Amino acid sequence: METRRILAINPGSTSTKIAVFQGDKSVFLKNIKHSNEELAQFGKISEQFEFRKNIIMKELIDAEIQIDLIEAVVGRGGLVKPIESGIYSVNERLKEDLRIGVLGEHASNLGGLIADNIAQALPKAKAYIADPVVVDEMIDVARVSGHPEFERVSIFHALNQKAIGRAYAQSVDKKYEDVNVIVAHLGGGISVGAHRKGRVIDVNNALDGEGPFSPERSGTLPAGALAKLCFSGNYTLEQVKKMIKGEGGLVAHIGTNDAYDVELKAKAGDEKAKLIQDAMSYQVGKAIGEMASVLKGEVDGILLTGGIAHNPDLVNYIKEMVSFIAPVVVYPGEDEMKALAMNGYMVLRGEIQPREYC
Ligand SMILES: Nc1ncnc2c1ncn2[C@@H]1O[C@H](COP(=O)(O)OP(=O)(O)O)[C@@H](O)[C@H]1O
Ligand SMILES: CCCC(=O)OP(=O)(O)O
Repeated sequence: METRRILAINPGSTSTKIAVFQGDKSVFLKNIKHSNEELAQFGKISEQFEFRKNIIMKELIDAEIQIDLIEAVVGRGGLVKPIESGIYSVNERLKEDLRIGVLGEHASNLGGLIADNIAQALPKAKAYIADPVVVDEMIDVARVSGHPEFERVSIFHALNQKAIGRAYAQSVDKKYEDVNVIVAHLGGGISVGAHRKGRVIDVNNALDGEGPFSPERSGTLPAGALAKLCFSGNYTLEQVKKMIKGEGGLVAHIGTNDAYDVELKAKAGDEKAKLIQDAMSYQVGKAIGEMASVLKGEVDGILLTGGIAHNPDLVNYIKEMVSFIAPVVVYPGEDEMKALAMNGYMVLRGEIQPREYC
């Protein structure tokens, strides 16, 4: 039996998730939700470091977890330079790029930094990140936007999309590298990726104004109207950036980043909540259709995952739109905590060498 313990840390836009694994079993699992009001007190993401770290430490202490037994701390990785899928040691260069947020600001920038900070205080633990949000496997043609000033970049829920892709492949007795799937991760951000034989060849930038709108992001906006708004003199750059990320999507329309709250309102007969929930579902369905053409119609399965995949009304709306393409399989929640821990065990067992970020 595996006796070594691994701590997995996953800061998301609407939550901080923590898990302690012993082998493939989680001996502790906690999902702490953060409302938009709670996070509004912080300017930059880096300012949330102490807040999120203190929450994690308090939860571990309250649960009487013997943290000195932990041998690896694996954090969800953030917006560093585009890199290959895999597990990376948290080295000085990685920490520097997580602090800067080379490709922007997102809570996952804190994953590696908090992992490192906690590991440093433990007798035998090392810190890693696995499949960060900047995993980049896009094909060249997908990188080209309609203007050379703007190159498309791969920023998405790489960790969970790949974990769910592998889980689906296993369920049909195939290897992830042998199937074509479309994965829609429906969380604080929404990403829809085309996985061709184990590589995500196209995906919307879930962070920065591409794809479906989400609980706290605008997704694609009409470019001309956006340019006009920017130069109206009524908004600062910071305000416009917040409209796109943090205060877009459900927050802008309904005033909450809690999709469950919107689901309850829609169920109770609130017509606006229903329209906005339907519009979010509609945009996801449309994005799945796009990715089906990226895969030239050769789609083994459409996989819906993330917290919002718990919502049956939203799932049914999407199913009605896309079931003609391929079977739809729903994986509510995410497999990120296990994916982080299993990557850690592969390193501890010497099955893989952690990559060096440079
Ligand atoms: N049981 C549920 N039913 C409907 N929505 C849910 C449920 N559980 C979580 N959600 C919604 O999922 C979203 C968060 O998804 P999650 O994948 O945890 O995101 P993140 O990691 O980005 O914080 C929130 O808007 C939350 O309200
Ligand atoms: C940065 C892309 C991944 C993402 O949007 O994650 P959350 O849904 O956790 O914010």
